[in-house]
Amino acid sequence: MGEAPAFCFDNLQNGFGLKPKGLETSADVGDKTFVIGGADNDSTSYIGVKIYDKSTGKWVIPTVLGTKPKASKGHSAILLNEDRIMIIIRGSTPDDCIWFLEVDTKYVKEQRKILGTEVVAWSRGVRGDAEKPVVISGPSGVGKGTLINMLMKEFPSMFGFSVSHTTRAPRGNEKNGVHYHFADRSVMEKDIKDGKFLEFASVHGNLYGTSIEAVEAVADSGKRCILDIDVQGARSVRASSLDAIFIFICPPTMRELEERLRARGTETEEQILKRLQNAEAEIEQGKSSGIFDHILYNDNLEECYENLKELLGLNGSAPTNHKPSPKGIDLPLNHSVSKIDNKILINCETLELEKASKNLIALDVSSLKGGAPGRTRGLNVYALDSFSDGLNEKLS
Ligand SMILES: Nc1ncnc2c1ncn2[C@@H]1O[C@H](COP(=O)(O)OP(=O)(O)OP(=O)(O)O)[C@@H](O)[C@H]1O
Ligand SMILES: Nc1nc2c(ncn2[C@@H]2O[C@H](COP(=O)(O)O)[C@@H](O)[C@H]2O)c(=O)[nH]1
Repeated sequence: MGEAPAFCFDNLQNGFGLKPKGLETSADVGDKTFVIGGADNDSTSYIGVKIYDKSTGKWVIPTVLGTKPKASKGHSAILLNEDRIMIIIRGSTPDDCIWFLEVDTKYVKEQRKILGTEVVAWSRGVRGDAEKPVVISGPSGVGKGTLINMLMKEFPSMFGFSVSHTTRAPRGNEKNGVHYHFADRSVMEKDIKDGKFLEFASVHGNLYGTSIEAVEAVADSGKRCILDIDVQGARSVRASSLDAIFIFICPPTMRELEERLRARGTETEEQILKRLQNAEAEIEQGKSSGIFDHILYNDNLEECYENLKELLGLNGSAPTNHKPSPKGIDLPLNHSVSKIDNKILINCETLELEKASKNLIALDVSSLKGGAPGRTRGLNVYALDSFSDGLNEKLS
């Protein structure tokens, strides 16, 4: 059964003096009306969001998490599953036309509790099934960085490193923005409070954290994201909606771990002792907490690396299963949008497809994965013959 188009144009009064800019759309979820469009509260360059609470009769400006879509020439909004609104943006580039505004997902509910404010979260839609991010944890000195560097060197177009923030001082060879974003504690604490971090933890006396932007930057480059984080961070990511593979790296013995840490020569004696002391609890948790999908022992480096590649489906040196990300969706400025079950139909007035009869695009949203923080994956796109009922050509 078809449904009426699930978007409607706003006829509510503007709250909080937001400047109308382009069309505003709205979607009702429970007692709340989410109004999307106009200028963002902080900047006129991005699409804004405001909420009308029907139970109190008041307007609320929510905390908006994630990268925001740029202000546009208009958009359509379609409510999906009562927890996210799909936004199709007019006149945007093919990689930038599908967005999701999460209004009541697990992540949004968690963040609402943590931040104590109304929260919504943006997540860009990407076609197909980009591969899951990889979380690598293990005690300091076990060889996580070494293994990650080997992967990035062998498969430079496949993996991208999530550059963490830390309050610790840079080591001699470390570059800001490459190895870490070195941050002041007060700035980092404020950003954490503002919901900019996917996870954070106090590790060996310093603050470390993965910003949402760090993960999104890798996703936007079309690469598979690798996170090098401690066990506390891995626990937080496991609880989030970032659908990742979790790998724990174990040392062969504590004595070997100590030797590696000392041989690396980057820590003071006091730091080495602190890291070794923390290692015991980390290894215990790594093995028993149920957070990790796989445990690898890094005794012989080459063997451990081969095992890691096998876990990631990279047998031999050729990246056999690495498919390039599918292209974005080339939408004409003029189109109309409607929803039938799990399909969003976009009727394109000027779409240049090979066959003139194919002027409909269907977005299949039945297998969406991931979401904020990060990208919403699993969006399938089909060209549809306007005179036929079936999905008849998956667009490459
Ligand atoms: N299998 C191995 N055998 C011997 N030495 C190793 C092995 N793997 C890594 N190393 C060495 O151990 C040291 C620590 O490795 P690395 O810096 O990669 O650890 P890490 O887990 O990333 O540590 P941290 O969490 O402190 O960043 C490095 O000097 C590295 O060359
Ligand atoms: N929870 C997080 N832990 C992180 C992050 N980035 C790094 N780490 C972990 O910290 C220790 C120490 O790292 P070092 O560079 O000072 O040796 C190590 O276990 C890393 O895995 C992060 O963003 N979040």
